[in-house]
Amino acid sequence: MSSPAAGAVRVVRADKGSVLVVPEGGGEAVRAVLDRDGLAPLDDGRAVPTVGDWVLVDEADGSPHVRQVLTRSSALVRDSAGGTSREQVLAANVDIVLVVEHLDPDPDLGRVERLLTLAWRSGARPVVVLTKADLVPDAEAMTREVERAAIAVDVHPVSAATGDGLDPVRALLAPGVALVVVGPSGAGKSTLVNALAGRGVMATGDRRASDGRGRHTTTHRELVPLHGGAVLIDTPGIRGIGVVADADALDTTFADVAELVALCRFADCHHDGEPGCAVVAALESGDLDRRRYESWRKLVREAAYQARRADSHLAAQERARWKKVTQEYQRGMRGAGRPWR
Ligand SMILES: Nc1nc2c(ncn2[C@@H]2O[C@H](COP(=O)(O)OP(=O)(O)OP(=O)(O)O)[C@@H](O)[C@H]2O)c(=O)[nH]1
Ligand SMILES: [Zn+2]
Repeated sequence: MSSPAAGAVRVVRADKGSVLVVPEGGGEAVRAVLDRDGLAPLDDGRAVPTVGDWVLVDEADGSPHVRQVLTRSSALVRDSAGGTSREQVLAANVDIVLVVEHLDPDPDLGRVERLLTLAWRSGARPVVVLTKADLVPDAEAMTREVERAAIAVDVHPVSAATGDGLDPVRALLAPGVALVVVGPSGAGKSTLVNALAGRGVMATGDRRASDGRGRHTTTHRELVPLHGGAVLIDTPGIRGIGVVADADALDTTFADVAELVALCRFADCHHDGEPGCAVVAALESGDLDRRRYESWRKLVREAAYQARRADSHLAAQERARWKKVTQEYQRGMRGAGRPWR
């Protein structure tokens, strides 16, 4: 995505208290500081600027300062496991989430569904890439199976070893497009990106094993230009991101199941033996496979749990806020009473 406003610069790296920004189309990176609280204005609140953000910077006091974060077109979030309800935004303004899964060993369809949900929730477009096609006898049949679990999503079998299948993936990397790559360790994410970029952008398993020093690109979040004008947003947090389920995103990932749910006789059907349950009927007829159903159930439970947890955090924050307001009010009353004492 190109800059949403004149003069906006893009965050290529986010650190505590400051960010590294570059102008659209490249140029020298400049470090810009944040307000003292580490935040900057975003829409009607304040936020931690993250990799991929477009920001306005001014130099009113001599050094570059982030004045505004521009409205995000998409945001990849991770639920913070800690004691706050604030979700951590790992990357902003991502156009494409490449969900990378290996064909050998067998692809894990549940994991693909999980990562698709994450992608749909972000607002970016998911694309599935199935790696190591050279290692299996029938990549086409396996691809069709994954396609059934990836409704409305393009699925590309590729081999970085032979170069087969890379062209349609390369075609996604139009100038200005920002992508992130997610998938399990060893799926071939780095190998894929390097094959697409035409150079060693990410250290692969092979290189890690040989130099033993680990991957240099994973120590911080950064936005890396690729061959052809696209940019890769690479952050260690994104590669192994935990799931962030969300009811709407689940309805998109599991559009087939959502359609069935809408047909159940009872609006609050638990698909648990109630009469007129379209989900159970589809399971019995074989229209819905058991694996996909279980995968959906699991993610729905996680989404409900996350929503409840976020609610309880919000409630706690609200109580704390009211306590403060009440204390201030009482202090104010004491102050107001003073002249008469
Ligand atoms: N045969 C074959 N091997 C591949 C292919 N893609 C990746 N590999 C190999 O799979 C191994 C893992 O690849 P990486 O690119 O390091 O995997 P990764 O997903 O980046 O792994 P992490 O960095 O641990 O997240 C390496 O030994 C690659 O050479 C492929 O298309 N075909
Ligand atoms: Zn039902």
